[in-house]
Amino acid sequence: MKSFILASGSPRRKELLEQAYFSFQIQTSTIVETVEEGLTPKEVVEQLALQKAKNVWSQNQDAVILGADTVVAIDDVILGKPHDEEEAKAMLERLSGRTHSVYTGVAICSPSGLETFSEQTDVEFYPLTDEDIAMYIRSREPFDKAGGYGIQGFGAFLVKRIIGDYYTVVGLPLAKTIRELRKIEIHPNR
Ligand SMILES: Cc1cn([C@H]2C[C@H](O)[C@@H](COP(=O)(O)OP(=O)(O)OP(=O)(O)O)O2)c(=O)[nH]c1=O
Repeated sequence: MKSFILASGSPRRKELLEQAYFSFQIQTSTIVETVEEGLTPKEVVEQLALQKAKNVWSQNQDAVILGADTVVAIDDVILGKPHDEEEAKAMLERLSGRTHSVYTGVAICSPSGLETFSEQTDVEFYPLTDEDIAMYIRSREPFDKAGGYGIQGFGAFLVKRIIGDYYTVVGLPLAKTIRELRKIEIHPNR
């Protein structure tokens, strides 16, 4: 059986692959996340996912490696993870009462080749009061998440509706990922 490695330190991605009954190991990539200027969000997440997968693949060339990257896009601006409270507040204020897009790119390196894809999910936020934002920042939830929120946690209270795969927002488009893995004979363990 081919060994399957998740090239991600994201606890969400680990939980999602476990939820789908895959057996895998984790090896976090050591790349510094940088991309050139002027790329679309789709290009950014696909490039970063590929960099992460290739980095781990260079040490495990017989294995199947999955890397992923998630960003939030609004007003032609790409939002990664906020570095401090001020940045988290600015992100949440920008997202308040409006619809933004979440992009997750996935790259799968395997002995049979390389597959890269991405999915987009649109998320509409309720209008947020200053108290909503202050309370959410106090929860510390924004800090390790693109756009400064987590739909799967307390951040659920921010979200009015979504269009697209919910799991794209959480960090791994599960339906498409399972379908791609199936093509290279990586199957759930049940
Ligand atoms: C929008 C949103 C993002 N996120 C998370 C998913 C990702 O973990 C994170 C975006 O950061 P990424 O850089 O995509 O991933 P990561 O640094 O957590 O892990 P690695 O690079 O090792 O794979 O934001 C949520 O958990 N919920 C959400 O609702």
